[in-house]
Amino acid sequence: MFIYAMFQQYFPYELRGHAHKYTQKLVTYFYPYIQITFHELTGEKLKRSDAYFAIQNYLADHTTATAKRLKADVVKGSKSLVLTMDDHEQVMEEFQGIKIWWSSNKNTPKRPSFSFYPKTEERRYYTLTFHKRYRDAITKSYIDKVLKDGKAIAVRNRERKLYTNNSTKWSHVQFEHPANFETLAMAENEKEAVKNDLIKFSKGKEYYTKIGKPWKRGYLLYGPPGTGKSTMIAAMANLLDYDIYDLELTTVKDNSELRKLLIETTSKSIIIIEDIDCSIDLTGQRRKEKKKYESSSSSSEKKKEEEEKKSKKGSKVTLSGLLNFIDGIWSACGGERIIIFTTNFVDKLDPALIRRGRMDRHIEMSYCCFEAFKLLARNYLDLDDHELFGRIEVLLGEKEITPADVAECLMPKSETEGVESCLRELVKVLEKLKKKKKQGKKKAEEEGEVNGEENGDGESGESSSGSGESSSEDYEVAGKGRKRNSKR
Ligand SMILES: Nc1ncnc2c1ncn2[C@@H]1O[C@H](COP(=O)(O)OP(=O)(O)OP(=O)(O)O)[C@@H](O)[C@H]1O
Ligand SMILES: [Mg+2]
Repeated sequence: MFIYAMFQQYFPYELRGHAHKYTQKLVTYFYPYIQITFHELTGEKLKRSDAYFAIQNYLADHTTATAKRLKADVVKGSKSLVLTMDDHEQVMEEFQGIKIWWSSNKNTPKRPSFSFYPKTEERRYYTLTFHKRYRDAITKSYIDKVLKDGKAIAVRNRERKLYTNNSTKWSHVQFEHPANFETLAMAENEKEAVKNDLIKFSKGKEYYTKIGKPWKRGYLLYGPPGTGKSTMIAAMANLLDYDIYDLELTTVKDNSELRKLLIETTSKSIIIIEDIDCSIDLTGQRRKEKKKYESSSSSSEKKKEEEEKKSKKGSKVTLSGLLNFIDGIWSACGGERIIIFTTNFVDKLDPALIRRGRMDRHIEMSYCCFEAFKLLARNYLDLDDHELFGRIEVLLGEKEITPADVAECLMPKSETEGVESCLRELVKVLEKLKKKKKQGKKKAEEEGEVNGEENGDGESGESSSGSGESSSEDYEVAGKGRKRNSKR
């Protein structure tokens, strides 16, 4: 380095080029270290290098504790302030006992002292220095590890997004849903199974390559409204740090628009199609069954369905189109994707849509059991036990209520409302439901008797009471009319 500085100072400018070349050769001959540079801008078009970006993240994560001069920056797409090594700073780290030096440098391209052209950008680069003895270990393992870790850190630190589509365009907002598996009320063993399945999937890159399958997984979440399907999707995205693409099929005109949208989705994402049975006409049978259901639905729901029908008229997305994309699209673009369908009416879905391999795991979100209630009581009221728990356990065994309705009861309505009052509210709602159920049964039995007399057939009355109960049984909770409209 000293020799080089001497040349710089004492050699005439014209000879410097040659001198530089020969000193470099001389230095390289005796210098036992190897240097690798990673430039921020590469290629003819000076595109931002992915390797530089990964190294920046890696160094920000691994060396902020040792670097003495750091610079702080708000990086676009990153959820927190990013601290990186300042220019001309050097840090050392060890890899398998090998000492490695990283330095952050910048070049300012020479330009005439006076120019009409705008100022040229500074060119930044990282230099990696190590002893030539370790060439193999560094070039074959260490650099790979740095790039891999750097990319993983970037994913972890990135601002997550919720994408929604309008026709063929995705737009996004920041995704900040607080849901997580700890606060999700459902049977503990099922919850653990879903969590393990997701984690296994997210770590399964090699496995999927080995078995020759695209790295994707399909989930079908089914259950009555208010049992936590959407909440679970948010918890899944939070667990895996994935983006969400909420695909609204009714605004997609045809299969080619659908293809365009799906191709634009990125890796590490969850693609959701909510209420799949309402999104496209899956089978003729579905339409018939919907009509039957309409007769027992309220006017606001009828209106909603009419609107859905109207929007569906404009959509020519077909079941076979959708299935082709689910099976084919990821094979072509690779990458880690989860697709989730939700429905309130699982029996009505076309079996082709939900067969294993397409929808690998079917998850039933069901009414609130006592275990789920206890979790909600802990979340909402900080309560592990209470004298009313016994009564609630019995009532939950007798009557079906959704976690959403339980949660509504457990939320204090005013600052002065205490724990006991919330629990009493829940008991009241459950008892009211029980009474209604009894009344419904009695009425159905009476009707059955009348029908039986008319038809001379006692059995038909019994079975109609079963279906009648599920489709017309309404209940109100805490002033919020929630309609129970599904039966599995
Ligand atoms: N299993 C659950 N655990 C915790 N909270 C729940 C659960 N189910 C519902 N909730 C609460 O009820 C609200 C509504 O639930 P969510 O939107 O997830 O239901 P859903 O099953 O998606 O209903 P829909 O079929 O109408 O879309 C949530 O915001 C959440 O607060
Ligand atoms: Mg939902």
